[in-house]
Amino acid sequence: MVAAELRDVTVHIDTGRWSETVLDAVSLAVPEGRITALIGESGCGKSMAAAALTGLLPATAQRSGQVLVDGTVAHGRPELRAIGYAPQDGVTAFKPGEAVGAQLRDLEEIHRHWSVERACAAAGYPAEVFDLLPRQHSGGQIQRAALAAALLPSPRILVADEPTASLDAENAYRVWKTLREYADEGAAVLVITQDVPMLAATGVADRMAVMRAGRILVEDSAAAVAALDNPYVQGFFREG
Ligand SMILES: Nc1ncnc2c1ncn2[C@@H]1O[C@H](COP(=O)(O)OP(=O)(O)OP(=O)(O)O)[C@@H](O)[C@H]1O
Repeated sequence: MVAAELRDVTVHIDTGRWSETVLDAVSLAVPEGRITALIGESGCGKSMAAAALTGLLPATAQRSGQVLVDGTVAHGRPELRAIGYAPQDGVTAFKPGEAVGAQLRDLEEIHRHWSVERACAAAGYPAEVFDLLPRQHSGGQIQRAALAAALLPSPRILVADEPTASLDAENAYRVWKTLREYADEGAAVLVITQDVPMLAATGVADRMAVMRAGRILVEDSAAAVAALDNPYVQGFFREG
């Protein structure tokens, strides 16, 4: 069953100094028990698609089309708050002036689903840096902390924006394994990623959606996308 969905979503951003259509009639389904990988060139709108799905579009954005959760139209952030979200810049997942470990403990207390220990082990976030402020973390450490924070409430729908971008191969593998296990438990997982050769080699993603210039070019099983005779798509499957 499709847990979350963008249906014909167009997002136009007008900052006053410039304006741009960042999503152009995007339809994207995120089914239960599956990992859907969203791929595409830099700036094509992947993070905007995640923002539309989680109700976190910039204030300057105008959106048309629909966001659906379990087939019901959601009208904004309050209805989409239950979707777990690990942002591309992990620092933004935390308050700046408080140690990350303490903030994770607060989430554990509020939600009472996963323990901090379980979430940190799943994300590979090391306990040694618990007492540091968000900005005192390395890029890879705060990215893993943000994933731990997103997992703590045990959301049925999880959106992770480039969760392995700053990680070495071993930690990246651990994160992919965690996401696979999480989807196997029934969650609907959407992952924005550049790790396409790794996904192809391990078969960890079930589905892929490819974006270009604000549009979805193709959305299909990972195997079908990998087999597409399209130079833009094939470019993502080659080792950089
Ligand atoms: N807060 C914002 N306000 C206005 N425009 C934005 C904002 N964030 C992103 N954009 C614009 O929206 C477009 C899509 O950006 P987006 O971040 O979704 O790309 P992306 O595919 O995730 O790129 P990357 O792989 O580099 O992270 C870009 O043209 C970008 O300049």
